[in-house]
Amino acid sequence: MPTIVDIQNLRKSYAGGFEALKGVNLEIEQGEILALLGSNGAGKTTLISTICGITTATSGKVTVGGHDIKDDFRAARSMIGLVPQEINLEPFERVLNTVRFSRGLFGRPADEAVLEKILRQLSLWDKKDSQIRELSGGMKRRVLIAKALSHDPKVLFLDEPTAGVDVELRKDMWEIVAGLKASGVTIILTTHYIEEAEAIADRIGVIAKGELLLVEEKDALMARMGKKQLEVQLTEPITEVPLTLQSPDVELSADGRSLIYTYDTNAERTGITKLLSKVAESGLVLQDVATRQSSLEDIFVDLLKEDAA
Ligand SMILES: Nc1ncnc2c1ncn2[C@@H]1O[C@H](COP(=O)(O)OP(=O)(O)OP(=O)(O)O)[C@@H](O)[C@H]1O
Repeated sequence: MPTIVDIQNLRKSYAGGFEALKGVNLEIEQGEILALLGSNGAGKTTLISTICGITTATSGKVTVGGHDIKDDFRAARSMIGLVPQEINLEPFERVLNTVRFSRGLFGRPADEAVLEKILRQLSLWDKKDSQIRELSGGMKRRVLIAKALSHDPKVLFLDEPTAGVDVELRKDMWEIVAGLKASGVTIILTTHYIEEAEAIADRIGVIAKGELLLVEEKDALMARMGKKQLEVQLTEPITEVPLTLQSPDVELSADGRSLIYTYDTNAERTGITKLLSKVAESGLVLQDVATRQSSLEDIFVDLLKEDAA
């Protein structure tokens, strides 16, 4: 897929010298859903704000659809829709008017058919005459998305779209995002929620302290860094791992009742058969076995640990 947003060596220092972005390089592909994962203060909002022209970069270069965000700001910005983290809507305004007004701000000609299409896509059409204050929190978030889509952008940035939202609404939002992708919009979302990235992203970028630690296809990332563990539960506790079983991959649980074997999911041989026959040879009696796979959360925590080391 061609690149739609190209970010090269982007740096941002705030007044006072704090460096919030330390040379970020990122190519966002047309049509993908990219999740930027990072803790509080990692630099996610700064990155989005800089691309959208709300914050000025200290150095580096960003193009959107080939338009430089500095030299060709209007053209670049017209390709972008931004859904901010905070709900900043006029409480007494009506839904349709709010979205119509946003379209006008971008200098786009009035087009009621476009507005209707957007509101229907977000299941807001029956609320078009409601005042914003009459809407639930989830609906207000949808209005923010409708506003961001009002000028027909090709790239949509969603800054923490489900922060503080309950599980059901979060799943609604995931469906909306999938629908937007299907309609051809490229989506970049920031999130603290690992399960959100796991659920909807094509690629995942991890940001920590102003640096992009990695960007990778979600499936490849999980396969590359994912480990599997086999827990061999014993009928009788033991105090140490028998000599024939000793290896860096085998650990004894704290209660001495299980051997935990960590293996690579991608390896040609997992080593499980060998391990189980050694367990039997050692005279240990097996009660049960269980496997578990590391989640994106484990991968994320490991990455941040590596970065801090
Ligand atoms: N206007 C500003 N002036 C000075 N420092 C700022 C400003 N805006 C953000 N920062 C600092 O830059 C760093 C990155 O902030 P940013 O809001 O980009 O993080 P974030 O990853 O979006 O965090 P969160 O998940 O909490 O929204 C933080 O340390 C923050 O305090």
